[in-house]
Amino acid sequence: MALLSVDEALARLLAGAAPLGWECLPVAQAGGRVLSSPVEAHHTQPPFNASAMDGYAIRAADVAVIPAQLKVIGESAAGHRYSGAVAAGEAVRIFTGAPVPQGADTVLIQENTERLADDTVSVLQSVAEGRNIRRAGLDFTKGDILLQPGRILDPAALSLAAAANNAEIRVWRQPRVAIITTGDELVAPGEAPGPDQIISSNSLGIAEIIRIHGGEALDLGIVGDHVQDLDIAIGTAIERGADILVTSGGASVGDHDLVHEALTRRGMELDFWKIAMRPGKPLMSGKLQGLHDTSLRVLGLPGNPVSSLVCSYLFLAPLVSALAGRPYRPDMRRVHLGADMPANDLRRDHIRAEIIQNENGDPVATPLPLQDSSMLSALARANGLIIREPHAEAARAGESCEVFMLR
Ligand SMILES: Nc1nc2c(c(=O)[nH]1)N[C@H]1C(S)=C(S)[C@@H](COP(=O)(O)OP(=O)(O)OC[C@H]3O[C@@H](n4cnc5c(N)ncnc54)[C@H](O)[C@@H]3O)O[C@H]1N2
Ligand code: MOO
Repeated sequence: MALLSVDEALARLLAGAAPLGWECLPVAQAGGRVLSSPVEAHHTQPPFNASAMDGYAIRAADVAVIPAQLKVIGESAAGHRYSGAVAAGEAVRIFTGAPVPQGADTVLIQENTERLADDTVSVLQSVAEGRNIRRAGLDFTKGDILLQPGRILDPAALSLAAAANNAEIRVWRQPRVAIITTGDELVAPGEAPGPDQIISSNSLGIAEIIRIHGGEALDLGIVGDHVQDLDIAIGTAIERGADILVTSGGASVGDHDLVHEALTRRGMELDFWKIAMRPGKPLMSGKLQGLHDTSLRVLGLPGNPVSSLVCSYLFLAPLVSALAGRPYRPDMRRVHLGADMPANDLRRDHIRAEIIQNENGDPVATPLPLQDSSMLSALARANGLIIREPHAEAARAGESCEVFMLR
């Protein structure tokens, strides 16, 4: 049977993947989340004509001829307005952010004045009418729509929502992604591995990809190669309300690769298993019944560390993004090949590469010398993956190629 292509597998995985529902969060907890509704201004900013400088609120006509002396009749500070009005020949001492008193049309900066006495200021320079005043509503007006749904609450968006007096914000719920790591050979980082054991690393990188793309990772730990234990862990993922279940390892055809069996016993509806991709051929996708009859998407990742992360970049990241309501824009670029490449076989290849600028400033992608799917050192060194389509012809250094940037 022909293996499913990467594009077809991705299209099937993302079919029907939509935001999971909204929740209301205090603005202080909404950073990094995605708006599900527009953000409206509940407040006009600034709410009054405000001074942009420290100086004197005056009438510009009074200082058309300089030097001019004005009578200082009071003070307006931020949070404490001067409640009277400025008449001809008068000034009010004013500070940045303070309301401009009635009658004044201009703020003169204090550097262009000399205070002669408590009640007298000498003006050394004329100023155009209206200078240094921020008109009411300069930034936004009550009722304005300030941010659209789908916007990630980045620092500026978050401060803007707060400035417009939105104490609570409606955001898409974060998809909850349970991760089950399988393998008798695995121990957690920090534990002492037995003679035949290694340190389990996959769930760390997978969880980070989940977080970066707006999901909440729920690491359910390491499970040995026993269907019973896997079944218990799958049950935990369901009970804890996971929207996606990611398994790592045990996806291949060995006698101890039991993930498919455990999921099938739980009633998984398998969509695909094995795709035309390297690394990542044994990728599995299906659906289980989740908590309260919801759908629990299952992504079975291969155990080889590079395979599990490359599959997470290519499949899990867009899936989490879709459920989180976040735009997903992989950084794909066309660059020059830095080495000759042999013809490819039937699996789309994702070759770990360093992409750097050559002396002409052109980006060049050079494959790392070792491509084994166990080698995290090579994946961490790579800043991109050269994509080689199935059956691609041999290519020469200098030809153009497509890369998926990793960082
Ligand atoms: N006869 C065949 N053998 C294999 C095939 C095949 O088609 N026919 N496919 C190979 C490919 S490709 C891959 S990828 C692997 C995937 O197999 P599994 O998903 O069953 O992965 P495991 O056997 O559990 O582990 C593979 C490898 O990775 C290490 N590992 C697993 N989990 C972790 C972890 N959390 N942290 C660090 N390292 C991990 C594990 O110790 C193994 O060395 O199958 C090939 N075989
Ligand atoms: O397709 Mo496997 O993921 O290479 O090692």
